[in-house]
Amino acid sequence: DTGSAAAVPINEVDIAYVTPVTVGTPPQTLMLDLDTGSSDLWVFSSLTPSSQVRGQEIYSPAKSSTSKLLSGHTWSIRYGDGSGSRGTVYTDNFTIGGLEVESQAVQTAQEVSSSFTQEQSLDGLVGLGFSTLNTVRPSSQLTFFDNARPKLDEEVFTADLKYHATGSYDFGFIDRAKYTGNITYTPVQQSPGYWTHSLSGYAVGSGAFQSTQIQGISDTGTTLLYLPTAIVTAYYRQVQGAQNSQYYGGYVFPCSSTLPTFTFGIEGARFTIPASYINYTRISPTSSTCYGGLQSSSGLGINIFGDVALKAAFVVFSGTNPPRIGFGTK
Ligand SMILES: NCc1ccc(-c2ccco2)nc1
Repeated sequence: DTGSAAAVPINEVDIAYVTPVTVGTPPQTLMLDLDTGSSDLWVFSSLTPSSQVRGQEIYSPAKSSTSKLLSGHTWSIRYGDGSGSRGTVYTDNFTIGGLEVESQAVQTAQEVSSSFTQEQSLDGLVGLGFSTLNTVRPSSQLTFFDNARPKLDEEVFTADLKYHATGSYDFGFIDRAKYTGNITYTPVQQSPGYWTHSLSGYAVGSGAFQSTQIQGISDTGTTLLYLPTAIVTAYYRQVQGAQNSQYYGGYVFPCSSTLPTFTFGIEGARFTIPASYINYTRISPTSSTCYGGLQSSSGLGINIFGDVALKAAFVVFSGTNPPRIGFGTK
């Protein structure tokens, strides 16, 4: 089997991407954020206090003839951006892009943090990290990808995220029409559960490529690109008027600045992030100061290759044994 679904940016700066999924019988359609940086599938639900729901679609297990309570099971998750949620668990039929998993663990939120309440076009997350990260207790649950694996034509899913446009996620096949040339693969270290791999180096603008191993996680659920401070300062040294603002919590610069491109390496291959992707957003709607799409990872304890980087490539998440990740030019 295979599946293919849209990845729709939820606002005008691509803060996150959502994908239509269906849960239950008859199907209830929700828009979920497919997140390779976590491994919980959770949804706004009929169990979410109405004070915490603001425009989101909800899953109502009582309206599904195939829902089953996973008795005694709970979950609680906190993300790197400080957002979080917690609740109970049902199993039900779950499909993405025509690919169905029966009896998928669907984690129903009984509490969500304010930033999720405020994001009205995001109805929950589909974790596509390794199932070892799943927070359901007393027994942890499998991700959609792990459940779908046995029926997939190929043990892969791909991400084709786009700048200010709708892209796609495919399951079970690699669409040759979505990239040119070959996919370059590199090993993944699957413990503790992220898609952890290394970049082979980087270049700022037309500068020389610096060959240096940079370990981090490819995370479709993180908006920006977070790299070591030394690399980030070298980048913004090329930007007139750029500064690392304590007030805004990162590098800002005049929106009129000319930004250099940023190139990253995967083994011998090179992928260039256009300057426009790094001119991320105005710090407020009327401001002429802009916030960068490349920021320092020093506070995070890990480098994160988020959407700003991933949307510059066609990315293959390969669940083979051993797992690997591949990047193709598009
Ligand atoms: N990296 C996981 C993740 C995804 C989306 C969010 C989110 C969206 C709106 C508010 O918070 N938070 C964390």
